[in-house]
Amino acid sequence: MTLPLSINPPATNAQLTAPIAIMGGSFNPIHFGHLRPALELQQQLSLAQVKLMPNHVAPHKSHGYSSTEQRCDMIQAAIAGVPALCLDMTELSLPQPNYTVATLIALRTANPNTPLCFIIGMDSFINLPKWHRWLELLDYCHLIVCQRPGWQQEYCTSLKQHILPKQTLDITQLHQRKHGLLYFTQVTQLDISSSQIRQLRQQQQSIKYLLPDSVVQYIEDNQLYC
Ligand SMILES: Nc1ncnc2c1ncn2[C@@H]1O[C@H](COP(=O)(O)OP(=O)(O)OP(=O)(O)O)[C@@H](O)[C@H]1O
Ligand SMILES: O=C(O)c1ccc[n+]([C@@H]2O[C@H](COP(=O)([O-])O)[C@@H](O)[C@H]2O)c1
Repeated sequence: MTLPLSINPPATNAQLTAPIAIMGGSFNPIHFGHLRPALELQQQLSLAQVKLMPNHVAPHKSHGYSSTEQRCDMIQAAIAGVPALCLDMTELSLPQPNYTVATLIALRTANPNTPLCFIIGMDSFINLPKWHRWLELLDYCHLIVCQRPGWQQEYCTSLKQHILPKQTLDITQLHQRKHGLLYFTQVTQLDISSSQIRQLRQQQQSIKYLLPDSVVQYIEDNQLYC
């Protein structure tokens, strides 16, 4: 009898479809610091699409800012006519409180043969060990880490021990495996944050050139963040 070379051979490129990437966030509001890295990554990594996935924001954190519907409206306004990016409501459809690991399990169930990439900024990556069941994240996705101005790579012992050894420099690996790798990217660094935009609005300062004009218009029309 001929035994198979491997009980669970790695899937080949031919069996897998192009990776789907997810950028999760509050997007309160969405800005160029989200959009430009998302678009650059879609192109650099030949991703099928980058899904901008708003999360549930606890009422005490969003009070006086914007509703879930308004955050989604702003994402849609920002990505109109850009097929590389889309709005994905998977996380909002899951019961609260929700954690990224549960979102990834739902996405993996819906996409059994597709590599999944979860995109996070360096600020989120540094805090990863505080996330719910963080050690399981790489069982469902690759982690793609974007540089973010003001956030340097500092690794706590648990990141060094558990996640850093999974680092790859090889983009093709992200297409050949469904999950399990860590990849650091070089993207245009834009020192923009949603909190800066909210603060400018509260101070009656202009927010132009920090986010798409369509979103600026939406914020003004709906009197958000002031
Ligand atoms: N300017 C940026 N450069 C790179 N990554 C970013 C940038 N802004 C946000 N991100 C990343 O996008 C994801 C979603 O971020 P989020 O929606 O919380 O925006 P934020 O600007 O950090 O918001 P806030 O200022 O309210 O905390 C996170 O992984 C975050 O690290
Ligand atoms: O799962 C967790 O414990 C967890 C903790 C903090 C943040 N996240 C996710 O990280 C993404 C960015 O979060 P934020 O707070 O920077 O908008 C977003 O998708 C969050 O749901 C997830």
